[in-house]
Amino acid sequence: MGSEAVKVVVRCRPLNEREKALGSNTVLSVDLQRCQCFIQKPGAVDEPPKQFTFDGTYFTDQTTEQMYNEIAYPLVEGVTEGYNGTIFAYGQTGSGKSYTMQGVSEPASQKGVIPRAFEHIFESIQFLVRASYLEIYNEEIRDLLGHDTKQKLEVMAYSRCGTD
Ligand SMILES: Nc1ncnc2c1ncn2[C@@H]1O[C@H](COP(=O)(O)OP(=O)(O)OP(=O)(O)O)[C@@H](O)[C@H]1O
Repeated sequence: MGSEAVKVVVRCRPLNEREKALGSNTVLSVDLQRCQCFIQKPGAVDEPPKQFTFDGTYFTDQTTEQMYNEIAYPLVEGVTEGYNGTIFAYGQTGSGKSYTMQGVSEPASQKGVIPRAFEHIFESIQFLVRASYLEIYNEEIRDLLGHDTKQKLEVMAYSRCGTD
């Protein structure tokens, strides 16, 4: 993986029960070595698949543990050394953002990025940590650690001028 400040990786989730019951086919394939994804248009066997290249690719059998070790671990290590870092999950509804970020407790290999990052940070530091957990959905912001996670937050602009 390169040394760019921003890295984009893609994770493909397996078909869910509903999709299987509908007889859906997987149209996406992945070249893990070249970090490429191929999307085949259903029914258009003569058309070449659309091809996309990322900094990392994770297919249905890859675990969050593997993603964490390859992507998040170096970033969180940087945080413990005083650098800022952001992990941003982006995707349509039901694509697997929460599964990757929050995860499930069983199997342990699918524990999410957030609990892994907390364990990682608290193993290596001894000072006060301030954290926030926000959802941006349809241009509305919600505080997922607040008492009412449905309440929309106001976006405030702040500006200040003066001589002090
Ligand atoms: N890598 C995966 N392996 C197995 N199941 C997965 C995987 N990713 C997601 N799923 C399953 O797919 C479903 C949708 O995932 P999830 O809730 O994480 O989507 P989401 O992107 O957070 O959706 P929303 O934007 O609606 O909150 C869940 O049932 C989840 O368990």
